[in-house]
Parts: sequence; C-alpha cells; structure tokens
Amino acid sequence: MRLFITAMRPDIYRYSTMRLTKVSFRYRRHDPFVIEEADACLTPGDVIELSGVNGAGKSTLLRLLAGLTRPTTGTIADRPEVVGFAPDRFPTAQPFTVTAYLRHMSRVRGGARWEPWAERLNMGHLLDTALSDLSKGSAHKVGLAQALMAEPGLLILDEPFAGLDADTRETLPAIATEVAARGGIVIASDHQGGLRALPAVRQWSVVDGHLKEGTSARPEEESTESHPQDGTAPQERMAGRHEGTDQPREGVVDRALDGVPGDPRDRHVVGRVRATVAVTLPVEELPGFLARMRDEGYQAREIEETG
Ligand SMILES: Nc1ncnc2c1ncn2[C@@H]1O[C@H](COP(=O)(O)OP(=O)(O)OP(=O)(O)O)[C@@H](O)[C@H]1O
Repeated sequence: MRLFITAMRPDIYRYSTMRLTKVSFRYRRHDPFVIEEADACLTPGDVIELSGVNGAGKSTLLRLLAGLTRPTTGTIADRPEVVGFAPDRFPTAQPFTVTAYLRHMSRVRGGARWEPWAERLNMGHLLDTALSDLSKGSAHKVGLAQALMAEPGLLILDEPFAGLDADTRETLPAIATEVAARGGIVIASDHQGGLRALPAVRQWSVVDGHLKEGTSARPEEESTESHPQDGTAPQERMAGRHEGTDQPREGVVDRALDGVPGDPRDRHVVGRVRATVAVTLPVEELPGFLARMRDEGYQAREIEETG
C-alpha cells in the first residue's frame, strides 16, 4: 500500500523591500568617501550582480548591506532577518576541521542543516581537513556553505566564483535562482560574469563612489537604458520609485509567487511561497512522518490511500 501526501508549508518567509537611503561611507574621518549617497531598493526575489573596477568599493558596499559595517551617514532599512555572507577571503586561521566549523555554525544558526550544502558544493573530501590547510577555492566553499545553510533572506556573495572548480561554478547560478525563487535577495560582486546568464539579473556597479543600476562598469553602457524586465529607467529602480506606485512590480518576485491567492501587492509584505510534494511511504510510518512534518512547520493538506 502506498500513501500519497501533499503538504504545504505556509508563510515561511517574510518579504519586505530593503532600502538604502543616501548611504555614504568612509573608513576614516578625513578619508574620501568610498560610497557616496547610495539610494537603492532590494526587492524580494532580486538577483543583483555588482561590478566595478578593483578598489571601486564593492566589498565595502557588500559589508554595509550585510550590516557588518555601519554607514557613515544615511540609512539601511528593512534588512531581512537572516543574512548569509560569503566573504571574498574566508578566514582560515581558525582551529577547526571543516566539519567542526560547519557544525559550530549550524548551532549558531539554530540547527541549520549544513550537510546538503557540503554535498552540493562538492566538499565531501574536505570534511576532515583543518581549515588552515585548505586551498583558496576549498576555503571559499566553506564560506559559501556557512552562508547558505541558514536559508538567508539576504544572501551576499563577494566574488563567489573566484577559485571555484568547474562543477561548483556551474552550481552557483542555480543556487542563486533558488534563493531568489523563495523570496530571498541575492547580491554578488563578480568580476567573472558568472550570474550574467540568469534571466532578470539586476546589474549594479560602483563607479567613482556612486552606485548605479542597469549598467556594467563600462561608461558607454551607462545612462538611461531601461530595465529589460519592467521598462523602468535604472535610476528609478535604484531609488525605488517604481515600488512606491500602486502597481505591483512585474518580475522575479511575482513569477516566483505564481498561483498565490490574494492581492498581489501583499506579496511584498508577507510571502506565501508554497510547494506541493507527493511523498510515498509505508503506511506504518505515517504517524511518525506527519509528526516530523508538523515539528518542522509543515501542514498536511490531503491524504489519499492507493492500493
Ligand atoms: N579596512 C580598510 N581601511 C581603509 N581603507 C579600506 C579598507 N578596506 C578597503 N579600503 C579602501 O576602500 C576602497 C574600496 O575597497 P573595496 O575592497 O571595497 O573595493 P572592491 O571594489 O571590493 O575591490 P576589489 O575588486 O579589488 O576587491 C579602496 O580604496 C580600499 O583601499
């Protein structure tokens, strides 16, 4: 006998638009500003590629977004509760093996599951290695795994493709898409254009301290080019004016939330991403299975027995 169970996990992510308002930053009082008066909105479901020449301020901006650094002036509002940050250089001077480190981070993250990420990022052979013995690319994977394990609402990747082997490089765009599809925001600085093939990637660049949208770092591509997804001018999206209208924004978020009932404008406030799965299991395991699902916050909606 087989049982088919469809299940729904309701409202597991909160959605809100993160806003930067006139954010400026400099490292020391008399230094020049690295970031000047950045205005931007990061909307649930966005995948953003951040470009700029060496020293433009990409890492600085990412650290501001992560909350690791505070703006000198200006505000950053409505940052998602769970932030995953994978730095460009993972700090390996720590007295742990990879497994011990990931277990520790899992505890810090409230019991987040790291094992699937270790598998997906091809880290099986690294698990017993001391962090201090890791190669650059392997250390980078550990940084990615710790960033991903908590299912972040904001995933920040600083040069995520640097030093990665080919298989893992190919995996990253799919991972970014998945995070965005469940309503997360993904932003990655990337010299290598690894996310560029994804549909609807927002292009940000830092040029002379200014944050720009809809352009690469190449000046000839800057200016008034419209966003390919919604027809808004880049700087309107940057300033969030489009989200301020009564019209729900077309784009990644709404596609990710297809089939969700209710006013589409509400989707930006509370997400209702739902997936329906069919599970086949021996009938005697049903009570335990349902109990585990409830423990994890799922709801069983329908049970159907088949012979
Ligand atoms: N801790 C720091 N103290 C003082 N200045 C810093 C510090 N970190 C970065 N800077 C300066 O801030 C500017 C921006 O650096 P940042 O690392 O953000 O650039 P980036 O665009 O990420 O560069 P890259 O592409 O080379 O990684 C540079 O001039 C850099 O020298």
